[in-house]
Amino acid sequence: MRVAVIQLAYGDGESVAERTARVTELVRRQRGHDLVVLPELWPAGGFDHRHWPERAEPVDGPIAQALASAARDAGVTLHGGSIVESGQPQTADGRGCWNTSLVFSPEGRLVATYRKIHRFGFGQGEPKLMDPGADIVTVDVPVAGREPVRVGLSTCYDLRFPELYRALLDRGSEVFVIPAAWPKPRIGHWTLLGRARAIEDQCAVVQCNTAGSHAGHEMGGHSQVVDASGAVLVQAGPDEEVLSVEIDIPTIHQVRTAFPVLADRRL
Ligand SMILES: O=C(O)CCC(=O)C(=O)O
Repeated sequence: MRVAVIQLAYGDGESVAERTARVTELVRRQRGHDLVVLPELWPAGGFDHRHWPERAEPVDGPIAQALASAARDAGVTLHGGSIVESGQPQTADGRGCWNTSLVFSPEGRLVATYRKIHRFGFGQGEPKLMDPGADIVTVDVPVAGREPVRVGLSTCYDLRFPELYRALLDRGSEVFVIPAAWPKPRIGHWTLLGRARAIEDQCAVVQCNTAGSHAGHEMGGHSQVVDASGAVLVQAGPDEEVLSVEIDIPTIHQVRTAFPVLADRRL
């Protein structure tokens, strides 16, 4: 499976419209990949809490439509990162707002949505403004010349909760995709935990972080793709960068057969 990871850098001076035009152009340039991945909350700004309410939109809103058409033009499965989703609150005290990842097929159809389960911010930002997701989501990504690859979805802070990845593994995931707006001061956790999830679940891991500085926070970059034995196949630096890498899917299953640790689980 050929994967492109678009590690975007953005600052406060770029409007959502300008950023969307730039991002969709970058996606269109990734023709030939099976899967293209964007970072968490790139349209609204990962830490730009102040602007989230006015930038919230439904999963068929203008950002989704722009991403759908870019996926179709490039002929790729597009993990469009996440948006601030607005919708009907699902509980009496619900906010009707989620951090929602969108996945589009190469035909431009919305084939999966994932609402971030673990909200980051310790009482500010996400826990204050957003509702948590409740569903574990996988999506089957078509790959030329072989059966589809099962991809498990999660977002940023979710990376710190290994039980989510076990649940994704138990639903057949072969690859985990993790868009993020992970800050620079804890970037060592980001790279290490990505490798940890790969090793403990024997899955390949695709991590797409944000770069640049916005809303007073410096993002850490260092997007990476890790194989199912924990080796880093490719890693970005601190700035905007597009990674392109081949994940060998049969190798994932060879790793599981050669070192069958998952068969020794005792719960
Ligand atoms: O867990 C962390 O250190 C960062 C998480 C984060 O920034 C997020 O989930 O948006």
